[in-house]
Amino acid sequence: MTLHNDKMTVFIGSYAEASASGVYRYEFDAAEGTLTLKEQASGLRNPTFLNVDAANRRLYAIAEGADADGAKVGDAVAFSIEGGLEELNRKLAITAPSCHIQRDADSEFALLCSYHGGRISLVSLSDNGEIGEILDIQQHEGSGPHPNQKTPHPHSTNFSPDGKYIFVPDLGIDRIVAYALDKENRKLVRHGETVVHPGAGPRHMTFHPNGQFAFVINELDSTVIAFRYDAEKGALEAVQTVSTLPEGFTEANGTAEIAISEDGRFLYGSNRGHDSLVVFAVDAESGQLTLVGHVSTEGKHPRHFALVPGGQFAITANKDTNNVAVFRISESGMPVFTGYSIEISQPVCVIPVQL
Ligand SMILES: O=C1O[C@H](COP(=O)(O)O)[C@@H](O)[C@H](O)[C@H]1O
Repeated sequence: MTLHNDKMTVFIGSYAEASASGVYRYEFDAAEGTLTLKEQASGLRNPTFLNVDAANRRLYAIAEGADADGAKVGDAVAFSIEGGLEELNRKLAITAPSCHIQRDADSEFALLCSYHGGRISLVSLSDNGEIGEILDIQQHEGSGPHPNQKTPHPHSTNFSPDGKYIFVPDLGIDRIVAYALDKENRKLVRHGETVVHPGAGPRHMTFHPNGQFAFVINELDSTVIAFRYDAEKGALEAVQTVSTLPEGFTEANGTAEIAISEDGRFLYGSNRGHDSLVVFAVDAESGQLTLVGHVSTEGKHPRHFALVPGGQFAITANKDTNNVAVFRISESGMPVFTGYSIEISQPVCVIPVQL
């Protein structure tokens, strides 16, 4: 990707009380690798995941709301980002607190995942970017052998490169459940599922830019599974499973985010416990991963990180040390800490965009 200028925007979501700032807009100077706070929004409880629309005009955030009986639910909040951060509307979007939001390529629909409710929800988005009505809710069923797998925990929704299928890693049931988006009838149609090894806890996912492979990070046993992706069938076939931890590391760890470089050469995952990014080289012919190394995230509990468009920087969100750190990506694919880190309360989502 070619950058048109050095100034980019980085949105940050966090765990926060509604009375405090929870969503932040920073300017990222891609020449210096520095972040300057431009704006912050309060009024959202725990906006822990954010998503920007295809035209870079809207920001969507999840937030914890309450229904008429006071039970916790998942609200979705739409902001215009054409000028500053201006809230457009907010609505109940899933009938349990949510952990992830993703819009489709045309920004007509948003999908929310509820870790705690074990379900996903399809919501309409209007032409002016507002959150519309709940169109469909799909409840997952099942459990797994790990203590954190007593119920289903879908953790993210991921569109296939052609936008036809949505893959939902469910941490609670060791399955990646696939849906087709039926745009005409505005609902989700169950398409199939991929079973992973017991106790893995699949969480987040990314596709290789060549569209032939997908990679899933497993929170509970700190592994990544590389899959060959059959776009015709909308099916995944495992080709390799690798650890995200260095040999000999035996302390508690839970992985979180996974991302692939724009050129598809390197795959990155975050380790909460080892507090590192793991880096793998990716073979574009076979999808096989080879460990390149680990680098400290410069803080504790990296629940999220992002590769900055343009391929030169990575930014980590370290929840337990309340900081966001900037790394320059070297030729070998390894992120190198720039020495630049800023303080933010419980950051858990970083979204860099070229507005
Ligand atoms: O990463 C994780 O996410 C889930 C869901 O987050 P929440 O903010 O909706 O609670 C969390 O409960 C789990 O402990 C954690 O590992």
